[in-house]
Amino acid sequence: MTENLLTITGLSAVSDREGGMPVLRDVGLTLKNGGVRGLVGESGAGKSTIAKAILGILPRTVRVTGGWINFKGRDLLSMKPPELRSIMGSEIALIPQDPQTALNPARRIGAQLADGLKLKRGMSARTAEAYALQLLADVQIRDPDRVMKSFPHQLSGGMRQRVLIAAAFAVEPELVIADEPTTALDVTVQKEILRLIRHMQEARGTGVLFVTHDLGIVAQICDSVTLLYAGKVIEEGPVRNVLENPKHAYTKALIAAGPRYDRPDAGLEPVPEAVFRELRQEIGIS
Ligand SMILES: Nc1ncnc2c1ncn2[C@@H]1O[C@H](COP(=O)(O)OP(=O)(O)OP(=O)(O)O)[C@@H](O)[C@H]1O
Repeated sequence: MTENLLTITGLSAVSDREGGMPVLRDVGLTLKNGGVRGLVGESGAGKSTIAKAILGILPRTVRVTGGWINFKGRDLLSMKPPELRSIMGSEIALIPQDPQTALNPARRIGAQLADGLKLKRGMSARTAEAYALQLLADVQIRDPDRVMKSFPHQLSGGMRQRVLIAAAFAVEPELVIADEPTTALDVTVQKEILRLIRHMQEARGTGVLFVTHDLGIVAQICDSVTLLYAGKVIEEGPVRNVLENPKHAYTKALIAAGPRYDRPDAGLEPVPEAVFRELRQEIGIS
């Protein structure tokens, strides 16, 4: 029997900042042990809200009004803060969007990696340092000794993202949430980073929830996908099925619009207004 690592059921939430407007509408999704699921949608679709709900970092202005987030048989939404803190950063880790701001500018890379290992895996300073060096080699950093001693500003964006990938996998999590981890990078580096995440998760059997705007990225790295619009799941399934045989008119239009459908300057077919009209009618929004 393949157990799901993560099962979200009937997750609903409203935004108090937007007058109580629903931001998640009865969302369900599953992630298999060792699977990679893409969470796709345009800006405002609710991707980050789902990621934050899993990580227990929803802003006060977003209220969950129903549902469950079952991680390894336990509901994260009903856990007490100390229990959540013990899971976050150890069983569940985050690869953040912006490598620029996610690292402490005043501390050397080696020290930052070692901090996590000492705190979350109880390693001694010496062991943590040796392990950090190994991790940098694992994320294919060629001169790990130099990088250990570097400050973040001395590294390129791609290198900083490799360091953050190392930090996320360092704690040997079962679930990694990757929040648009390649948005800030150019296309060639983006490809390398995607390959690296795939390599790290495959080697360790880690489940990954991959938040992105980009169906092209989904095709490269994910094995299943959930497409959201206005907080509602529009289509989901194995990537191949969804991309090669989309059922919903919105999914078809997105595929026709090209990999970066959210960028009108990408030059391909924009999603026709009629598709949005039907979609909004279906969801019951004006
Ligand atoms: N801090 C907040 N307080 C209240 N509502 C919020 C907050 N952050 C986001 N929202 C609302 O929640 C909805 C979903 O936003 P969310 O950030 O989850 O979308 P997203 O798909 O991640 O978009 P993006 O790709 O731009 O990050 C939006 O309507 C947004 O206005």
